[in-house]
Amino acid sequence: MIETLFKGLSTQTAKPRLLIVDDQPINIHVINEIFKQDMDVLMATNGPSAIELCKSQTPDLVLLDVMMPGMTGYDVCRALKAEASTQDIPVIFLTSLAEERDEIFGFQLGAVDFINKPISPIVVKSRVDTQLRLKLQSDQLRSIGLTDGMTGIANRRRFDETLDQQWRACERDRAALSLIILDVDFFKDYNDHCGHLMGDQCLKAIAQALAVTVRRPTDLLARFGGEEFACILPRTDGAGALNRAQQLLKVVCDLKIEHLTSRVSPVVTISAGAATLTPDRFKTVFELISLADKALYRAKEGGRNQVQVIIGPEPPET
Ligand SMILES: Nc1nc2c(ncn2[C@@H]2O[C@H](COP(=O)(O)OP(=O)(O)OP(=O)(O)O)[C@@H](O)[C@H]2O)c(=O)[nH]1
Repeated sequence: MIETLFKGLSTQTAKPRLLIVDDQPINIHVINEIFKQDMDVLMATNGPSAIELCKSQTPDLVLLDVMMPGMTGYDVCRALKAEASTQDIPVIFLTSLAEERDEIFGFQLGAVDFINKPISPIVVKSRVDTQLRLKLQSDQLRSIGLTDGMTGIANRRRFDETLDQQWRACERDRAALSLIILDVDFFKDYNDHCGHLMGDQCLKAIAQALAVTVRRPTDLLARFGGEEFACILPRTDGAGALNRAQQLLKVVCDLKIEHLTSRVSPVVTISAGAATLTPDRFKTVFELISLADKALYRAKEGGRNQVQVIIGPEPPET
C-alpha cells in the first residue's frame, strides 16, 4: 500500500518520517507497530522534545497527543506553526476529547486532521496515508518550482530564497558569508560556432560538474542567469571562497569540452568572482551580489579562466 502511495513521487528517496508524540509510551508503541515497516518513526513523550525533533529532523508528519502534562499538544502545534522551519509539517491530533469545539480549536491552530482515541489501526493508517500523500505531493511541486528545468540544479528563485535565509543566519551568528558568481568564457562564440543545442549540452555538463564539487549541505549551487552560475557558501571566509572557486574552475577545465573559438583555452573555461562579507544590519544582500559581480568583471578583464576575490568591510564593533 505505502509503495503504491509514494509511486511517482520521484524526489522521495528515503522512507517518509513520522513523529509520534504521546506522554504514554504504550500508546507510542501501538502506533509504532502500525507504521514501523513503511516509515522511519521518531518518538517523543513531551512537547519540548517534539519541537526539538521537528527542528532537527523535519518529519513529514506529526501524530500529536493533545493531553500531555506541561506543554499540551495544542501548545506544541502553536509553536510549530509559529516557526518558519516547522510550519509546513502537517499535524494530526490524537485525542480522547470528543467535543466539536476542541476539534475546531485544533483546526484553528493549523492541524490537518483529528483521530479519536482509543485508536483504530485502520483509521489511523488511512488518515496518515492521505495526509502524507498530500504533503509529499506538495513537497514535489515546491521542489519543481525551485529547480532549473534545463540543468536540474537550483533555479534563481531558490538562490534568492537561500541567500536571504543564509544572510539572516550569518548575521545572527556574526559569521562570514561568501558568494561566487561563475560565467562561461566566450560562450557566445561557443553557441555561434557549435549551435544552441550543443550550447545547452555544454551548460548541463558544467552544472553537473559544479554540483558534484559543491558538497557541504549548507552550500548551494544555482543557475544564476543564462550562462552564469552562483554558489552560496555560508560560514566561509575569503580564503575558503578562493579555494572553492579555484576547485570549480578546475572541474570545468577537466571536462575538456572543446572550444575552438575561445581566445583563452582550447577547452571550455569559466571565470569566477567571489565576495565575502560578514552580514550586519548596515549592509544588504545586494552589496554581496554586487561585490561578487565586480570581482567577476575583474576576472574577465584580467584575462578570463581565473578567480578574483573581493573581501567586504568588517561589521562595526558593538
Ligand atoms: N545555449 C545556450 N546559450 C545561452 C543560454 N543562456 C545564455 N546563453 C548565451 O550565452 C552567451 C553569453 O554571451 P556574453 O554574455 O556576450 O558573454 P561570453 O560570450 O560568454 O563572453 P565572456 O563572458 O566575456 O567571456 C549569449 O550568447 C547567450 O545567448 C542557454 O540556456 N543556452
